[in-house]
Amino acid sequence: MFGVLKKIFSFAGSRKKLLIKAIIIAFLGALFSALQVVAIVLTLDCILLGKVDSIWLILLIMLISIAGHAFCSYHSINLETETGYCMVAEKRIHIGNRLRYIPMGYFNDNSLGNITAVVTTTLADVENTAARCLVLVLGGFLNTLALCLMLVFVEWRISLLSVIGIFAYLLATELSQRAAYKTAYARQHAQENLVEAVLEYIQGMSVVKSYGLEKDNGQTVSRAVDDSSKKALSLEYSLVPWMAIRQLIIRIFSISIVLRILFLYSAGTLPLSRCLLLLIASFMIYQDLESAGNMSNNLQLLGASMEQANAIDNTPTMDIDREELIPIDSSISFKDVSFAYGSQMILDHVNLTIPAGTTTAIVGPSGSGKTTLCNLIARFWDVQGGAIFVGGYNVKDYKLDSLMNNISMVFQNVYLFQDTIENNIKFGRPEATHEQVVDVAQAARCHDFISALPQGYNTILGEGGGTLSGGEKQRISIARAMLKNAPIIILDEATASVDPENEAELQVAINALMHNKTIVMIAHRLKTVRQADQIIVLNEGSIMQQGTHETLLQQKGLYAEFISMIKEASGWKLV
Ligand SMILES: Nc1ncnc2c1ncn2[C@@H]1O[C@H](COP(=O)(O)OP(=O)(O)OP(=O)(O)O)[C@@H](O)[C@H]1O
Repeated sequence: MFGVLKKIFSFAGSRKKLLIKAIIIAFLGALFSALQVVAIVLTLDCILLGKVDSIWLILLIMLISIAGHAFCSYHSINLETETGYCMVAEKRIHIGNRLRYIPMGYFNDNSLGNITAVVTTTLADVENTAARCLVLVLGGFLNTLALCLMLVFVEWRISLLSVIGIFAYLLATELSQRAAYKTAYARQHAQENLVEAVLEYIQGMSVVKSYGLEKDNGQTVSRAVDDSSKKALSLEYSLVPWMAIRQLIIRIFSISIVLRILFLYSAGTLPLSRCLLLLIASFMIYQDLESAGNMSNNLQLLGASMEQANAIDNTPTMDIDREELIPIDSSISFKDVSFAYGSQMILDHVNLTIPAGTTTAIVGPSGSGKTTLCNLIARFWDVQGGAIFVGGYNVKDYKLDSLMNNISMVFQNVYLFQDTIENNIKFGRPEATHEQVVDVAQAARCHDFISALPQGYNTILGEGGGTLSGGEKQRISIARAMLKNAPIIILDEATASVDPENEAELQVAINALMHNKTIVMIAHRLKTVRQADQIIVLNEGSIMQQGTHETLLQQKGLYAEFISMIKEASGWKLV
């Protein structure tokens, strides 16, 4: 139990001080509440000994007790809430930043749904309960302990008995935590699987509908719901017996205290006023302890949630703290590069030089590693053998941001954010002016269709840019790359989603983007390939051929074969 409380503390990060403040204030609140005991002592003296003149003092003490307790509760709850929200906001931002520096392989192993579930629902649980749990559990035990110790001044034997009660309760709470440990983790996983299943169901809705699989896919979600509720129930079932045991401990000790008081009174060692006081105190003494125990039921779940979030947050990054390097030029070279996805070898001892300011077209059958080769230049993955140099420096020596400042990537599957068109274009250069945005939009042939929209550049796009056509999205992504104005462009030439009318526009946009840059292009059109300064033919992990269109045709190798079979070569998509 204390392990989880410690975890909450360390999770609080820079908000630790707020949390400590909340606990101290809650403890002060409990002390104000305990003042009622003093008022009771005086009241009893007032009744039994006829000290009527102390009635105003009693009223004053009660007033201070109520006001002080209310004041402390107000501030402690405010602090708890603030800590909860701020610490989780900090964690979410931290995770968001870290994800940028995590190798792409991480996203293979940890599905999008799982990461989404942790960052949203799992952290929402921490946000809502962690700080409150810590204050109530820790505060509850401390308050009760303080109250019991205060009873030393009234009757030490009763104080001792009540402290033993606290430790018995603590022991039962600790055992209940151990019993709940495994089920809490299972419940947490089931909850994440549920979010993952729902996300996948919604994201794949168009495929599900087109294949008429609503029922089958719905069943996956139903199974996840079923599993999640079963795990939640089993967690509750594992806690219920311990809740009963804790209740029993409190009742046993409360009764023992009462019996002890009566025994001491009947033995003549306890005056009536003290006896009555202790009887009243025996009903109050374990109140905070009970709330602490009930709240502790959430601890293991919270522990599992925080561990999940920490696991993402602690994923090893590609060393972020590299230098801010300024490349000598915009050349790229691969020196004896080998790369595999797990055991699947994709590039095997590849050597390649791309001089600055030239265009290199990469061609090869589907699955030959064209996309992988391009992604390695931007260090989406780290190579297992050899090295890749950009502007004369190994990509691993660059600070990741400074490497990416030199590279613009235009993917085939364009992703636009749920934001204005202007902000989407400004994504790689947020400080750009509206005029600069319009300039690149004109060059990328998207100004006209943007201006025709009722909100123009302020039109908010749907998630993923869903409200635009494929060709329009492509051109916006080209404008975005143009505005970034990086010296190296990696371009996956669009094949799908472009109609002939859009294609001409797109070609003009691409030509404008390519001007005076080093281009690495996954080429699908014969026209583009022909114009390249060099063509790389990739196959089975190696560069099979390299040269211009004319020289490669003369070599009668793979390239020439493919060109001659171009009409049948479905794998190559050359058009
Ligand atoms: N993230 C990944 N994790 C594991 N394997 C991958 C990953 N990305 C690609 N692969 C595999 O690596 C191989 C090369 O893929 P890559 O996308 O680089 O080929 P490509 O030549 O660009 O293919 P295409 O022309 O069809 O786009 C394929 O067999 C693919 O299944």
